[in-house]
Amino acid sequence: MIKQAEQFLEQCYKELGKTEAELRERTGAVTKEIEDTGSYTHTYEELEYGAKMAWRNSNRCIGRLFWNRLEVKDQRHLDTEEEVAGALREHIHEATNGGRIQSTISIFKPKTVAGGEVKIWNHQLLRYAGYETDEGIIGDPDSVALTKKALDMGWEGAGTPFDILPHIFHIDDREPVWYDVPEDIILEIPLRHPEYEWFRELNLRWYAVPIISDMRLEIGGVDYTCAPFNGWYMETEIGARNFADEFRYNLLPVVAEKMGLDTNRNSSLWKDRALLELNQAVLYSFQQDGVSLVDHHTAAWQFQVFQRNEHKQNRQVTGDWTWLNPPVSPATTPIFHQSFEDRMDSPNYFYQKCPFS
Ligand code: HEM
Ligand SMILES: N/C(=N/c1cccc(CO[C@@H]2CCNC2)c1)c1cccs1
Repeated sequence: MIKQAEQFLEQCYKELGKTEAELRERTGAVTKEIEDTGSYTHTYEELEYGAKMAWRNSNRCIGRLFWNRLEVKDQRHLDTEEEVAGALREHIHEATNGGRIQSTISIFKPKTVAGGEVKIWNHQLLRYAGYETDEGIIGDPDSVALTKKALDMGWEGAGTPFDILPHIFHIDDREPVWYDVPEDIILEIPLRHPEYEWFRELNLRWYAVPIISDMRLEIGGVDYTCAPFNGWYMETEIGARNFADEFRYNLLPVVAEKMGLDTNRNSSLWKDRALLELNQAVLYSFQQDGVSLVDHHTAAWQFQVFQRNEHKQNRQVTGDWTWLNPPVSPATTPIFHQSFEDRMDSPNYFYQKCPFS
């Protein structure tokens, strides 16, 4: 850990324009703390900048242009389930910001011998339940396992395709707890289409803010296993994946039928036409309701600006080409025509073992 801490402090203090003396003094203190206690405590400034560096290093993220504008909420002092549940609600409310979404991360106590580690079971703080029934799955198939856990713990879902799951988490090795998400902090957008009046009859909706709550933030050798973070959506995530994947809401056949397309022939490109109208509906609905969202062309252009900025700072932009390309019309973006080194630098966000199942 000492090596990782030294490397982080060196890069962080250099980028923050601190003196050699400040770096030497801090490195000495951190080394001593690690020798005495097995870990060390980041200053708020180190925590804030480390979380931003981790975003800047996220190879699969097309939205990295705004890496230096991240609201970092330091929740390392919270100890009880009630306090944690309150902080999760506060994150949702502050990040939503009435539709002008603010990129925010809440950082809870890291994994250390002192204990107090929080583990959130939800993939995202806002996500729909998935119910397995004899007639098939109602809601989000991706949520079936967690929904079963919630029902086993006493949660009662309304049984609609759009029931927001409760927050489920455990602290150290204590029993997991669940807390319903208050409706008044959940911003959702009902889907409609600029031309097709019938679209609203599909009764589709989606939540405004994607808040990833199951990844580990690593900064200088310290593991923040509970650090939920949000940005805003790129429309294709909802329109081309959540609603379009056969193993998610599988809506292409429904939309194509309503459009009167010939769904018996691949060569009619019915899937492609339905896909575009689904993404058009997402863009239109979010824009009508004044909720932050970016289209995949603008996002790709912003990523270009990010690359130019990083080049000016003599930093290499690493990336995962397979994820950086949007799932709709990828070759119409500059990303498709480039290649990227997929090296995982630290600080960064990592997957971690599923805490249930
Ligand atoms: C501000 C607007 C943002 C946009 C539009 C955006 C867009 C995206 C998109 C489209 C993906 C691919 C997701 C998928 O295909 O399922 C992604 C991945 C990712 N983003 Fe961003 N992002 C934003 C902000 C952020 C922030 C604030 C963070 C963290 C502080 C972040 C960290 C990541 C990470 C770690 C991944 C990879 C997730 C994985 O490997 O499963 N992004 N982003
Ligand atoms: N727009 C976003 N999209 C995502 C960013 C990271 C992850 C995900 C969802 O990843 C899932 C896991 C694998 N595919 C879907 C979506 C953001 C979420 C939080 C900050 S920005």
